[in-house]
Amino acid sequence: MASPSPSSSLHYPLYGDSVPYTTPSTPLQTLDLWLPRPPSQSDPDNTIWVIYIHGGAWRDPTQNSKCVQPMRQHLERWYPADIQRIAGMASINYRLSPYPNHPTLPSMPEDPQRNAKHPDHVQDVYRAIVYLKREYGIKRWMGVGHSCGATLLLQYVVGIGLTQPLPTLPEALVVLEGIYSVPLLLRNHQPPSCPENISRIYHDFIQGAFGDASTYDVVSPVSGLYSEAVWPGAKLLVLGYSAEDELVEAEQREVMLKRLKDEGWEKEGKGDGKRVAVTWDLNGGHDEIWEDGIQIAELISEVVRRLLLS
Ligand SMILES: N[C@@H](CC(=O)c1ccccc1NC=O)C(=O)O
Repeated sequence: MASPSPSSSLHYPLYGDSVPYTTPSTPLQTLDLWLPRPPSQSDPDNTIWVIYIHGGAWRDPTQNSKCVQPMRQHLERWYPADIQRIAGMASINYRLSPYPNHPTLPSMPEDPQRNAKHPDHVQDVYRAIVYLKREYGIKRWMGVGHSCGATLLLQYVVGIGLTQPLPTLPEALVVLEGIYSVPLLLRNHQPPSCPENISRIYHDFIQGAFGDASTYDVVSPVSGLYSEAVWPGAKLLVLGYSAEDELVEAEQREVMLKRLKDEGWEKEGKGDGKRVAVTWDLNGGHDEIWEDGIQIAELISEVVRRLLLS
């Protein structure tokens, strides 16, 4: 009997842990991969890639690519039919901004992994997507982002912080508990309605991620252009938000939705299935959404079905 070729000896689903997307590689310029079957067996026209971006205020070392694990386990357990429609999943790490006062994992001033500043984060996302396109030929994909991961996905599609042409654009985005206007986030977390010490935390992480206040408008996703010309092929944007979110206020989703409407996006039920923006109400606290992951699994299943039926 012929011995198996190296590729046939791989077991699927295949998990790739901390795969570098840059040369030379660095610890945070990595992604986790999950391939339900050999890529050659996923029809590029009829399967969807899922690209996930974690949150953590651009700086939290305890949030990373592994944040997708609960969601992925729910998908495998409860949505096996939708796994057939998924070509693969990639969960992206990116360099973080300083967090010198983190209680257990403080950043050190000389650590390039933990001293990133905009546009480093979105450029890392860009590099990861370039890598995925080159290595896996990703064609049809949806993005899922939580909190600042939602911010990063929207920055990517409208090119905030990017000067190079994009390798590929998604057909859909699912943005969860996202920050879409930095000035609004800071205004909504100001004394007297917000305690001084909490307000300071918001200022600290925003300054750590973006520096000078003069940039906060232009870096915000609400400042982007969401026209057909900027994002051809856009079909669906799902804005997920939980009224129990204790960290990001509801108004963030409202201003983002308004921006999309102003740019000609339609509500569910209208339009021809292109450039539809819908809201999706979630349950649970800010981080419970990904810590539990069932609602994200449900959303991915919904969106993948819609994309393949349209
Ligand atoms: N766990 C984070 C805080 C955090 O993630 C956060 C806090 C307020 C508003 C949004 C947040 N996350 C967004 O990605 C930290 O320790 O900085």
